[in-house]
Amino acid sequence: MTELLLQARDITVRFGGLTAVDAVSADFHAGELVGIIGPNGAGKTTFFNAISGVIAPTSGQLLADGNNLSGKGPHRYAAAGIARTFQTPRVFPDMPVTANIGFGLKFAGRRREGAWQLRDEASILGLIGLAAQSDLPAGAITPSQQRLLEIGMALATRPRLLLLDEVAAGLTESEIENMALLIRRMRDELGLTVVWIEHAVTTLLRHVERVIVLHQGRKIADGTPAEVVRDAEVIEAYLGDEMVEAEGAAP
Ligand SMILES: Nc1ncnc2c1ncn2[C@@H]1O[C@H](COP(=O)(O)OP(=O)(O)OP(=O)(O)O)[C@@H](O)[C@H]1O
Repeated sequence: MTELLLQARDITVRFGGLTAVDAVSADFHAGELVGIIGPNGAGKTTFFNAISGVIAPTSGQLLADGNNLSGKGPHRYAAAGIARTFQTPRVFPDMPVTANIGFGLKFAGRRREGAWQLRDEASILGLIGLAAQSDLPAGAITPSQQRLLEIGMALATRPRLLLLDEVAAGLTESEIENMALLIRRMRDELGLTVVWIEHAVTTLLRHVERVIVLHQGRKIADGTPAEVVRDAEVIEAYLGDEMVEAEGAAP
């Protein structure tokens, strides 16, 4: 078994009377490419927020290298090598694209390890395909390029675990395919563990080797795409007609 990077144990998040994430446990190992799917409001983003330090879970533990990170500040998550993107990209619009990456590199601070492909602004811009836009203000590039830039900013912190929240939303078919290829490269060439939330289920199932399904805050399935699309509870709760199409696409 490969190295266990992050262990979520019974993560629960409540907002008043609403349980958005309900005792979700999941292990993430080095080099895994894992998808998270589920209907609107299933708790996907809230689970990400809880495992990236954006919010503190109501209860549960988050173990990285044996340390419990839950309730700790965001810098502790960064120090543990966890980076993420947001549904709405958070870039510095008035700063040049290259300076946005530079900000992430400074933030990496003492985390000097990491793939050589992430050594400086130019290498990261080349990897994400934004070399030609490097001097433009980040606010002047297209929304899909801003999604790539946000991934670049996350990569600049030299993470071991990258959490991607709907990075394909709003992209064209060919942009989605390119995004999926970039995600594969980040795992294959940089050795990152990638956890990817996406509504474009058929694309996601074609590229990940493991998928977690959330429904009403609960984890209802965790397995290979082929296993998950045949799971009776998943079909009932979520996939329905989409399953037939996805099943054809699953490895
Ligand atoms: N800050 C908040 N305050 C109160 N309720 C919230 C908050 N954030 C999320 N929720 C609620 O928690 C539930 C889970 O939301 P969440 O955004 O995590 O779902 P999701 O699976 O990511 O959905 P989507 O696919 O639409 O992005 C929803 O009912 C949502 O309305």
